[in-house]
Amino acid sequence: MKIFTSEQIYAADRFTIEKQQITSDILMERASVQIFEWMNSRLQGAQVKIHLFCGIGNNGGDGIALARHLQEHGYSIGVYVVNYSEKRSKDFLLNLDRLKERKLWPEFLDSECEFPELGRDDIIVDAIFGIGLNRNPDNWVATLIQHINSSSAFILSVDIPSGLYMEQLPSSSDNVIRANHVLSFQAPKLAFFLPQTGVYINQWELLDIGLDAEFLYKTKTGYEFIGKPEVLPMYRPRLKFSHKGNYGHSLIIGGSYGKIGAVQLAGKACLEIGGGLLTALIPECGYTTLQTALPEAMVITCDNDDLIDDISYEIQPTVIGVGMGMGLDKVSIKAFSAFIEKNNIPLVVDADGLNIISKNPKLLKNLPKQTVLTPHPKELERLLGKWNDDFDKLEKAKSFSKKYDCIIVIKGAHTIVVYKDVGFINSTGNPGMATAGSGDVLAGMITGLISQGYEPLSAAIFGVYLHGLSGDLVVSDNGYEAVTSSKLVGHIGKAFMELFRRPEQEQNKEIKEV
Ligand SMILES: NC(=O)C1=CN([C@@H]2O[C@H](COP(=O)(O)OP(=O)(O)OC[C@H]3O[C@@H](n4cnc5c(N)ncnc54)[C@H](O)[C@@H]3O)[C@@H](O)[C@H]2O)[C@@H](O)CC1
Ligand SMILES: Nc1ncnc2c1ncn2[C@@H]1O[C@H](COP(=O)(O)OP(=O)(O)O)[C@@H](O)[C@H]1O
Ligand SMILES: [K+]
Repeated sequence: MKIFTSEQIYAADRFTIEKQQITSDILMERASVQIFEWMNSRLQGAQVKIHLFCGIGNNGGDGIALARHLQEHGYSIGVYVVNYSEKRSKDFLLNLDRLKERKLWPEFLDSECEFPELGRDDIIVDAIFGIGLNRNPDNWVATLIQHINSSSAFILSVDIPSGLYMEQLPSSSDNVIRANHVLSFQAPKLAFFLPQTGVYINQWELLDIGLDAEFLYKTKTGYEFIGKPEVLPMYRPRLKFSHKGNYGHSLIIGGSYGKIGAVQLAGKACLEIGGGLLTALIPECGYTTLQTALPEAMVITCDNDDLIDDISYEIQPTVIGVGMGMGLDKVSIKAFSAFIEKNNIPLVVDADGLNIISKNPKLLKNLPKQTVLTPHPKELERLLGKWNDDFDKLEKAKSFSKKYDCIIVIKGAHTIVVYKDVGFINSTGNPGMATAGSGDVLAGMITGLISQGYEPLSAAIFGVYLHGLSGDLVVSDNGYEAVTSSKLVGHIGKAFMELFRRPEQEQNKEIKEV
């Protein structure tokens, strides 16, 4: 699913209005009817107090139109116009008149007013600012926002929490509504997914207001949200007459004394995701352990007992995953650098591999095209340098990806796979996955997908999705705290099955039809 900028959304509005031969207030009406239906289906007429805070632009207009629907259905409402500017939008005014025709007079709030009292069991509709926010709210509006935030009432934001910009950070957290739920029109907004701005949103949901599908489809965007519909077409089914050679030979290079487990996790994940053959290149000390823990793997060792000190092998791997648990001893740095200089096999670089590259950036030009780099936030900072904020981080990652033709997997909640001009934002995963070794598992999974013939970009996007889905499945059996990396690996198979599971309703329908 595409993620649009505010300019693209305004363009889609204009195009839709023209093509469907409608007036702009029809879109506002669709928006408000959708929100009303969402609320009504949950509230079922309950007489809970609903406070609607409406700005004077189109976001406010949505709120005012919603107030009309709520009133017509007998809900108990209080409507407040947050009068932050004289420049009221046409459709806001139109809907304000419609409200007045029904003898409903909103209360106009300004810097002089006392704010309404808000009960903890009330519902607040936040329609103060939408995607049009272009400067910080005035102090009194910020005070109102804090008043709303401190109410403990349930806050439902229209389109985007008020005070949250589409493409920059708010100057202060006091300026932003903390939404329990956001009903966003047509497509999610980038700010929902970034660590610095996603914190203002508990949950979000999309409402379809009928913007022109073809226009949206054809519009190129800088970000995409990756869910099941996006990854399903990437899946490469296994063929009946295939043999293990069809699924490639992965080489995992890493480990050091006390960190052989990283290679074990990556190797196991590589096989569980369907890789054909696996060889692990590790220091001597891990030989018996790895052969015992992972009998499916072939193991070759360096001469050094404790460290990777030489990367040479006689096999012909399809793909190499390197860096997990390798450490930063100078012998390993030397061996890794020499390896990068001569290697031309597709590569996934993780952990200490990334740290070595950050310290020796000249190695970057030796990476094969579309090498997958899997940094966590600290490793990313070492690679890109400091960034100003999350938006800047993404721009820097895109420039880096273009400069070196590499794929960057920015790990975290909503991992983002960046390749050149596009960031692919993952939808699966949970905080239980913030656990030792979970990144090793991911690197192994991506390696195992490339080994089977997935293009590196698809392997990164699909691998991240399946990794998160495995995590979600672990949570449903164990809760967040008990997620471990071994369990993640153990759920990769179930994640594949979940991918193809049809909703129960659909299955029942078929049974009835038979
Ligand atoms: N295609 C869509 O998604 C549709 C969007 N609609 C709504 O329209 C909203 C966008 O409406 P607008 O463009 O009118 O913008 P907003 O309602 O977000 O803001 C209103 C206006 O206030 C001004 N402003 C911005 N920041 C300010 C500040 N800090 N202090 C004072 N004034 C400020 C701006 O000039 C802005 O146009 C969307 O978020 C959505 O709720 C719907 O009405 C219908 C269709
Ligand atoms: N809060 C979170 N929500 C979702 N996924 C997370 C969260 N925290 C971490 N993860 C995932 O867990 C993995 C952690 O990787 P990393 O930090 O490299 O772990 P390690 O070094 O222990 O292997 C990443 O794939 C990341 O996306
Ligand atoms: K809003």
